[in-house]
Amino acid sequence: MAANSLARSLVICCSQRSFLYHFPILLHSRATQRRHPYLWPLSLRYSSTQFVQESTEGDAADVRSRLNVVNILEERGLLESLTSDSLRSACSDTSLPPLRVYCGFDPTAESLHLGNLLGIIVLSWFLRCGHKVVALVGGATGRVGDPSGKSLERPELDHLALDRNVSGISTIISGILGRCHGAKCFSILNNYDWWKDVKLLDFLKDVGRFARMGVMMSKESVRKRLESEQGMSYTEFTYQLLQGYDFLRLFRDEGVSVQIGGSDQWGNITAGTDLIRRILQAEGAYGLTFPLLLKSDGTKFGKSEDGAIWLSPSLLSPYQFYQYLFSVPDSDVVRFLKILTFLSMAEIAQIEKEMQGPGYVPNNAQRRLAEEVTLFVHGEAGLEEARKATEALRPGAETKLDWKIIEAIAEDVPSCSLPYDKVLNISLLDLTVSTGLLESKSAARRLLKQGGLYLNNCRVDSEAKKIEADEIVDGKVILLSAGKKNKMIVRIS
Ligand SMILES: Nc1ncnc2c1ncn2[C@@H]1O[C@H](COP(=O)(O)OP(=O)(O)OP(=O)(O)O)[C@@H](O)[C@H]1O
Ligand SMILES: N[C@@H](Cc1ccc(O)cc1)C(=O)O
Repeated sequence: MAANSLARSLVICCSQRSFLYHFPILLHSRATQRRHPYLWPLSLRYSSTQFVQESTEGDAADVRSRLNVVNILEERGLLESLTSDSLRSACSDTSLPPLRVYCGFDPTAESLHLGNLLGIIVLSWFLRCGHKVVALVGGATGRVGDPSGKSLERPELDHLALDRNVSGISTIISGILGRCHGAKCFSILNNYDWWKDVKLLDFLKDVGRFARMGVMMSKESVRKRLESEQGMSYTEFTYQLLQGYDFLRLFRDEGVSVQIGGSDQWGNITAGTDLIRRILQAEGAYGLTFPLLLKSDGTKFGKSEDGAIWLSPSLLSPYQFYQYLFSVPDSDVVRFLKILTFLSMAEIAQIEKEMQGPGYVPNNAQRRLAEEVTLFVHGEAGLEEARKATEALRPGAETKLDWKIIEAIAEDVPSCSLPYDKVLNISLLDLTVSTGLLESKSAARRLLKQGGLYLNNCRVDSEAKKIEADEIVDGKVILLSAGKKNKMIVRIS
């Protein structure tokens, strides 16, 4: 199935009406839209089938349990800026229906990364507080390239890569949110579905006319680039209007009144609230940004930056993902627990207190962080895989190994390849030398006598030990260990 259509089928499809067709409706309904969009009758609010229509009963339950999501985000260090403080009261006003909130992700890579996870976490907080969410994949904006935070123009992606990336990102978002909240609580849209029908002349007339050059030029993403040697293309300059129009469209047609994003998205988000005010003459559209998650060198975690901590298990195994979080420094772990997990603040305060106490087991806080975040991103099965692989690498572990576990740890352990006949029926002592694990057979013999030689995590105590067929895990691989830390994966070539 083509990736775009896969993404579309993950979504319950969006309205196919053309850009032009929207405007008569838009002008006609201005008076209505000056009021809060939730005052529209249901049929107007949901012009397509993207949202499961809320039953009155469901709404009542939401209303009873609505916590103030903005205050929660602020308390946890997930709030950078708000376009208006009145979002605080709007989000907990139980006389209004739940808010609809969106966050966009451009398909600049096949996977999202740990920095992008913040957007999914903030969406999840909105869901936990009884609101509705939309994740938008930028099939159209990805063709243009967001200049925010970039010193150079992005390379153009071909259609195949874009389709693959749209599909990969949609799968990740629907996996995480679906597992936590159920498939009906959110939708995933692709902005290419409306941009593909937009005609340049209509765009200039209906949107461009309302965008002020002074305001556009003053955005940080534009100013910085104009000062640079390379300058900025007209294409990239228009990016803020594309994102701004997305917000307008979602506000007008889907009742989405809040856009969230990392702090680098402020200029694009306010482009949307400005367009909504000017074109629709409507108030009640809000922007909320969260701080960027930075690496220890102060640079942003990014898709197109080096060393991304990918969320896709095919780019980074759940084990490696877990290990990354397991090794964050003590100075970061409490902040990360607040930002990246849903543990209560009281529980995090308790963990912090324990860290300072005398009987604290080192890395306990990191283990909790790694478990919570791996569970959120990779589910029970992913966490189990990460735990088993971690256990398999623990010095002296007796975990029964399987092919998946060995693959998971393969990045962290030296490996070599040998043909089947150079492994089967070969003496273990000889193998430790031929694979380079130990320097000599006498060193291997000494270690064996001390009880420090392991085959697939099982201690070996006979010098005559030879490798048997059923010890070659899944016919593909064996794990040799010399002492507690020195390991070697032998792949059958
Ligand atoms: N390190 C980060 N911390 C918090 N949010 C981030 C981080 N990186 C990206 N985001 C947010 O994720 C959303 C999607 O961003 P985007 O698709 O541009 O990802 P990106 O990693 O910045 O990609 P690229 O590196 O190609 O610019 C935006 O709201 C953006 O602010
Ligand atoms: N500009 C955002 C992605 C995005 C795209 C379209 C939108 O409507 C919103 C957000 C980013 O690159 O991070």
